[in-house]
Amino acid sequence: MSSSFDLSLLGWHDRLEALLPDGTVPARVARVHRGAAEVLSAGGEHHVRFGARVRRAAADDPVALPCVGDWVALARLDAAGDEGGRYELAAVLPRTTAFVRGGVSRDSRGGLSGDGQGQVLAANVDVVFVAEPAMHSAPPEGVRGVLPPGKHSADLGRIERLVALAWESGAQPVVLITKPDLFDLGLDDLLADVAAAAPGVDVHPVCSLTGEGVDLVRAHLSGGHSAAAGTAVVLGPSGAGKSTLVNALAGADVMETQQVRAADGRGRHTTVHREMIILPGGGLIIDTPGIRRVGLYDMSDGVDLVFSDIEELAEGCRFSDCGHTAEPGCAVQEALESGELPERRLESWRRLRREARWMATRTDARLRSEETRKWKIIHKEMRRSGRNRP
Ligand SMILES: Nc1nc2c(ncn2[C@@H]2O[C@H](COP(=O)(O)OP(=O)(O)OP(=O)(O)O)[C@@H](O)[C@H]2O)c(=O)[nH]1
Ligand SMILES: [Zn+2]
Repeated sequence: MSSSFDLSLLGWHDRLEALLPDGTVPARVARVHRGAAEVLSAGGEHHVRFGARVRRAAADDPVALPCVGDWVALARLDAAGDEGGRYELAAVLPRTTAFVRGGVSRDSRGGLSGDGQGQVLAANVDVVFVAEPAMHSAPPEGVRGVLPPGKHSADLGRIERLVALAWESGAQPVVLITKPDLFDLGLDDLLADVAAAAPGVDVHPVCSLTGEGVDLVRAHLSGGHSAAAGTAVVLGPSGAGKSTLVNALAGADVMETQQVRAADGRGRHTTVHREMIILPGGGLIIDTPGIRRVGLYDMSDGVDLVFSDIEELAEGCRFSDCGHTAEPGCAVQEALESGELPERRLESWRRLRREARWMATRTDARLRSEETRKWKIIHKEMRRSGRNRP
C-alpha cells in the first residue's frame, strides 16, 4: 500500500456502485501480471492475485481475464478488522467499453485464421484520441516541410481505421492533428478533409510544443455529464507525438519520447511508467504495448459507422445486395462519377469491409451479453456463499 486515491479521480461513478458485491472493495487495474494485478483502490495501491473464480472464468474464455482499466471487486483474505489486510481479485465488474484483440491472426500463408480466443487489451475507455501528424518531424534543416506547400502528410485511411476501431470498442473517438506547427499552410483544408473522413467526430489540431489545443484535449477527459474522470487511450503511428502529448497533459515527463530514447540509445517502446497515468487536471490515460500495437482486425460495426456516408448512399442502390461495382442503378457508382464520393474513400471502405468480415463473432454486443450473463451468476454465487460479507 502507498498513497491513497479519491475513487472518482480514477473514474469511479454511481452506476458502478450498484454492481459491487456486498463486502468487497472497488479497485481499478493499473497493470496486469501473470495471475495477478496491480490495482488502485481508495486505500492505495495493492498487488492482488486472481481469485479462483476469476481464474476459472479466464480458463473458459480469455476475455474474462482482468485487464488494465478494469474495475474489480477485492475480497479480504484475512479476518475483517485487521489493519493492512490482504485482498484477492474476486471479480471483474462489467465493462462499459473494451478493446478486444480478436481471435484472429495472420497465418504463414498470409490468410487469417480464427482461434476464438479473444483478449481484452484495455477496458472502460471513454475516449480514444486518434493522433495523426499534419506533417512528420525532422524535415531537412531550415525547411518547414518536405511536401510542397498545401500538401499535408496526414494519412486519411489510417485515421478511418483507427476511428472505426474506437467506435468498435464502444468509446468516443476524437481525432487530434498533431504537429500543426510544422504545417501552417492549408491547415484548414487538412482539417476539413479529416472531418469528412470521420463524420460525427471532433477534430482538433494540437501542438504539444506550444501547448496549443492541449486544453481542448483535457476537456474531453473531465467527464462532461458525470463528475467522474474520463479514461482515454492515444492511438496513432510511431512518431505521431503520442508520448509528447501525454507528457504535456501530465505536466511532467511520465513518458519517454523518441528524442529521449534516441539520446540514451535504448530500444524504443520501453515502458518506464505505469500503464495507467493519472492526470493532475483530471482524467486518466491508459498506455500499454498492446494498445500501442492495436491493429486493424477488430472491426465490423465500427466500419459502418465511420463510413456512414457510403452506407447512406448504398440505400439508394437499386439492389439491396449491391456490390457497388458494375450493378445497374448503383447510387455509390453515381456518386463516384459525380465526384461526390472520392474514389479513395470507396477503396478504404472496401478494404476495411474485407478485414472486418473476418471478425464475424467478435462484436461488442457479444462481449456485453456474455459479461452480463456471467456477472449475474457471480452475483448469485457471492450472495449464496456470503463469504465476503463483513
Ligand atoms: N514540431 C513538433 N514536434 C512534435 C510535436 N509533438 C511531438 N513532436 C516531436 O515528434 C517526435 C516524436 O514524438 P513522440 O511523442 O515520441 O511520438 P510517439 O507517438 O510517442 O512515438 P512512439 O513512441 O514511437 O509511438 C519527437 O521528436 C517530438 O519532440 C509537436 O506538436 N510539434
Ligand atoms: Zn451500389
